Amino acid sequence: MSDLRDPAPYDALLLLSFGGPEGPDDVVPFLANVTRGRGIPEERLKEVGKHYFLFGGVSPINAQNRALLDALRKDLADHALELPVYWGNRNWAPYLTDTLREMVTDGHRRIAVLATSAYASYSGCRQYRENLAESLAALEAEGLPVPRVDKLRHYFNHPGFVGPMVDGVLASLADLPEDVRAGAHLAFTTHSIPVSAADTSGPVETHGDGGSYVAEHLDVARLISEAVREETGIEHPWQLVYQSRSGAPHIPWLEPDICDHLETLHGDGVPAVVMAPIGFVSDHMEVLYDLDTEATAKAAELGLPVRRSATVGADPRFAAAVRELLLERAAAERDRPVTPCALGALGPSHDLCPVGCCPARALKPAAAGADSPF
Ligand SMILES: CC1=C(CCC(=O)O)c2cc3nc(cc4[nH]c(cc5[nH]c(cc1n2)c(C)c5CCC(=O)O)c(CCC(=O)O)c4C)C(CCC(=O)O)=C3C
Ligand SMILES: [Fe+2]
Repeated sequence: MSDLRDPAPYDALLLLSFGGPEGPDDVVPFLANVTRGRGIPEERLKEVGKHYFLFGGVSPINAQNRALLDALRKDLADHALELPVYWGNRNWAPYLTDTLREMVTDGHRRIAVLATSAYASYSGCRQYRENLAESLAALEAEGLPVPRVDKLRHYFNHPGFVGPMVDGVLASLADLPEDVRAGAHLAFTTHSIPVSAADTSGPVETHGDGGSYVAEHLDVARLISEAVREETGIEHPWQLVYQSRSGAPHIPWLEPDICDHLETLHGDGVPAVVMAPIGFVSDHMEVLYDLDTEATAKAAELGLPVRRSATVGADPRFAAAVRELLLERAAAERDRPVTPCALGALGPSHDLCPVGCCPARALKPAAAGADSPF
C-alpha cells in the first residue's frame, strides 16, 4: 500500500463534537452540562435557553453531525478504507465516555479524533482534549484498556474546508439583488471569546501577539475573499467580526459584534452584506439564532439587504479532507515523509499541541498533546 493509502496505525475514527439538545426536556440539563463550573451568568443561560426553545428545544448540531457521519463513512468506503467511524459529544448524548467505552469494547486501541472545531483556542481545542482525558481516566477507573487517541490537526486552512465556504459566499452574493451586489461587504463571523483567551490561543510562541485564534480566522477570511475576487472580478471589502458573546460585561471579549458591525456599515452607506460564519463547521444554534434570527432582524430594521452564507457541514470535500488528514497523520505516525496539505500564509497546524498551548484558567490533564498523561 502506498504511504497515503494506509490508515495504520489507526483502527478507528472518532467524530468528537459539542452535542446539543434534541427536545424541550433536554435544554436545561444540556445547558447545565455546558456550563458546569464555568461561571456563565444566570441571565445569559436563560437567554440562550430561549434560543433553543424557539426551535422546539432542538439544536441543529446533532442532525449536522449525523449527516457528516454518513458523508465520512461514504467517503471512506468509496476509497476502500475499512475504518469504522464513531461519534461522541462533550455535552450531550452520545456522550464521549460512552462512545470510547464502546470503541474499546469493540477492540479499538489506536483512535484518530476529528473535532468539529477548526481553530485553536481553549474552547475549540484544549477543552476537547481535557474531555478526552477525563473520559480515558473513566475507562481506566473501570478497569478497561485505555486506547491511544490522536487529535487530527486544526483544518481551518485545508482546501476541503475553505473551498465549500468560497462557494457559499459566491452563492450568497449571487442571491443579493443585482443593484447592490457589487458594493456588498463580506462580514466573516466567528464565536467571540475573552480577549485573554484569544491572546493565549495556540502555541506559546504566538501568545501575547494576539494569539492563533484571530490570526487563523484572518488567514481564512483573506483566502475566501481572494478566491471570491478571482471568481467575480470584484474586490468586496471584508472584515472579521464576532458573535455569540457571553460572560460578564466587564470582561473584554473580541469585538465588534456582528449586529454593531451591520449598524456601522449601514451608517457608512454600504448597500449590502454577506455574513459568512467561518468559525462554525456546520449550522449550529449560534448560526441559526445569532445570525439568521437576530442579525437578520437587525439588518431588516436598518433596511440593509443581507445574506448568510452556508457552513461546510457534510460537504463531500470536507469528508475527503478528513480522510486526507487521517492518512497524512497515519503516515507521519509511521515515520513516513508527508507533505501536509494547507492553504494560506500560516502553513499546516501542529499535530501535537505543545505544552502551554491554549492554556486553561485552571490546569487540568489534557489528552492528545505533548503533555498528555495517556
Ligand atoms: C470558540 C467556541 C466555539 C467554536 C468551537 C467549537 O465548535 O467547539 C463554540 C461552539 C459551541 N458553543 C455551543 C454552545 C454554547 N457555548 C456556550 C458558551 C461558550 N462558548 C464559547 C466559545 C465557543 N463555543 C465560550 C468562550 C463560551 C463561554 C463559556 C465558556 O468559557 O465555556 C454556551 C453557554 C451559554 C452561552 O454563553 O452562550 C452554550 C450553550 C455549541 C452548541 C451549539 C448548538 O447547539 O448548535 C457550539 C458548537
Ligand atoms: Fe490547542
